[in-house]
Amino acid sequence: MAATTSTASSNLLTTKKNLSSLSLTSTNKLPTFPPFYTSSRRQRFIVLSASLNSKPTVLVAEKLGEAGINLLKDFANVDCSYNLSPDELCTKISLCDALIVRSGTKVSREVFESSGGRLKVVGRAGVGIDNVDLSAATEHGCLVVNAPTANTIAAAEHGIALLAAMARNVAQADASLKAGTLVLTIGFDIPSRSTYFNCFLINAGKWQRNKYVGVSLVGKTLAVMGFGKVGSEVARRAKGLGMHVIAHDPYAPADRARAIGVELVSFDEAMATADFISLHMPLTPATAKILNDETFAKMKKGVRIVNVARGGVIDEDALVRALDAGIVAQAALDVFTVEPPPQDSKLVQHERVTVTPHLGASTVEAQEGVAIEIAEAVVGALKGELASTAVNAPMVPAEVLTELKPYVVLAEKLGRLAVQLVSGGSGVKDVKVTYASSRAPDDLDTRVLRAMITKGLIEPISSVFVNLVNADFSAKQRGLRLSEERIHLDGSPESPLDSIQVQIANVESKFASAISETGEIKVEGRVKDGIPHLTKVGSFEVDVSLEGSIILCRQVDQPGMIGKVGSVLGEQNVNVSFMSVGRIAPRKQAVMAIGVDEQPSKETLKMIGDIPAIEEFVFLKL
Ligand SMILES: NC(=O)c1ccc[n+]([C@@H]2O[C@H](COP(=O)([O-])OP(=O)(O)OC[C@H]3O[C@@H](n4cnc5c(N)ncnc54)[C@H](O)[C@@H]3O)[C@@H](O)[C@H]2O)c1
Ligand SMILES: O=C(O)[C@H](O)COP(=O)(O)O
Repeated sequence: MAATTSTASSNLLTTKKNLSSLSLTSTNKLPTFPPFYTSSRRQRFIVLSASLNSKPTVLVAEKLGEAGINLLKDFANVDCSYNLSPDELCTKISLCDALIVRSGTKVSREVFESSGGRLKVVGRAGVGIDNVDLSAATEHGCLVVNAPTANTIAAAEHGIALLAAMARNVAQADASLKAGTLVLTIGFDIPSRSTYFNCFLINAGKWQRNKYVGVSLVGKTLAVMGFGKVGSEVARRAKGLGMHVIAHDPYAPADRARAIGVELVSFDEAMATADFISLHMPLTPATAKILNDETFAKMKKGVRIVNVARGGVIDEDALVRALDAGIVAQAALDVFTVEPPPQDSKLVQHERVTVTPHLGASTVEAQEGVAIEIAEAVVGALKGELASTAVNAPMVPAEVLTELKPYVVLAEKLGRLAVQLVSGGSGVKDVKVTYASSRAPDDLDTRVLRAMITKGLIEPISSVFVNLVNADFSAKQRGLRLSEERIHLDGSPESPLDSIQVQIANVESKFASAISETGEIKVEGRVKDGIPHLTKVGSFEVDVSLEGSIILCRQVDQPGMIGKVGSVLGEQNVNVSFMSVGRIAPRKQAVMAIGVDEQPSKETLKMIGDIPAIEEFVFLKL
């Protein structure tokens, strides 16, 4: 009996039936996926940690609070380089494991491409991640984390400051009172033959009490657009000012709004009834230019608008038109489509517009908080912890992850086993995963398990390293469809899962016995005493712990088979960790699963294949 060697995963297998077509040196092609993106990046699942023998390097590209810098320095080399041009950033990034930015730095696709795979985490020291190309980050397996809470109050307070300042013309009146014309004259005194200067203040600052009569806030209707963290804090404060507050947010729970006395309304109702509109939604394709000519036309004449969210949610040209047409009486803006806006921007220069240079998060307290929040998230991610503020990966609470830990290992190993059972050239496209559990569906988060099965399926046959960030993307790139099903079991929901089953449809197998009655490659596993076990291959029940590697043999069920295989392995100094035999019926066919600590040599495997009752066998690396 001869065996073939698989170069990519060092699989060895032999099939008695087509013995003549196999040779020890031939390369057994592994299953192929449709054309896919390859990468030389070496990233481990969840563990995004940098090389063990050197400190990681963190590039801080915008000013960050001292406390955050100090936290970073305890763990990493910190390079604070501000005001880098896009080219300079792309050059530097290949030397960095992490990058920290605020809203002023574009983290474009080029940045990820230039990193050569070294960049593992981007920390956004603030909320909005619209300056980070999230798709590119995900495709490159780079985690993006933000600091979503530390500047909420600062932004809400700035919103209220702008609301009140606008209503009472504070900025305009201040500028007017300070404004004056200074005239400087230079003369020459002939008798003394000396030059002299005179300075006159003509047209002194104006005391314009009638011009700057404002409007009151009390009793007015404020529409908060986006009832998230900042929006709800603005609402709370506006209620304190005696305003009638309504909110529009398609995703906000009504009871949270009700709890602070705010009514959730439709977009059109908010537009039609508000005296003041305050914007607090993120900039997304759905919210871009959400205030435009059409929506301004729906507003009450004389409406006043505050924007501390993102400039792009307003069509700025349309706002100028609405101001000029008197639909919008005033606007107060902290954010702009392009920052800084052009100097001749009609909007910025408009007399009835109050502007600040994106100061929402700029308080001493918020910046210290943001710096600490982002430094902790970045250090945690570099250490391999799951970030609770991950933007492009599932956020799994630490306690859930601890509970799922052995199942995470089981999931990856089942994926690895299943894909190694596929015959070369078969093309893996349809994978079905079945979770059997006594837990209610919403009490079992399978996202991490799915990512690990995907990792197990892809890594043995490609150079791509799959992690929690890029698992779904990597599967999609390869045309791999992974469907999930849950079987609800009666019983105690104490452990999260009873078993995980991985089936690959429409493929042939190197090990015919792995094909189930329904025609798919099927492997099933369970966690026993915290250790993942393989419990089913095709229709055969086995029980072998998933440690080391596995030899699967199909043989005629007869006495002495375990001894024969065991002694071959023993003679060749291969330590057997576990053996289990599953059979359909006595003296018929049986599948033997043998756990081995070392990889047997080709000769050893050939000797196993030469045992007369062995019909087929496969060596699988875990
Ligand atoms: N100016 C600043 O310095 C500053 C500071 C902090 C936050 N921000 C910005 O403020 C915005 C809100 O921040 P946050 O922390 O409250 O975010 P958040 O995610 O807590 O809240 C955003 C809310 O907007 C809602 N939303 C999404 N799409 C919507 C739509 N089409 N219509 C209405 N609502 C929609 C979401 O459901 C969510 O409740 C973000 O754009 C953020 O970048 C600016
Ligand atoms: O999204 C945010 O957190 C704010 O816009 C603050 O941005 P900044 O960090 O650039 O001040």
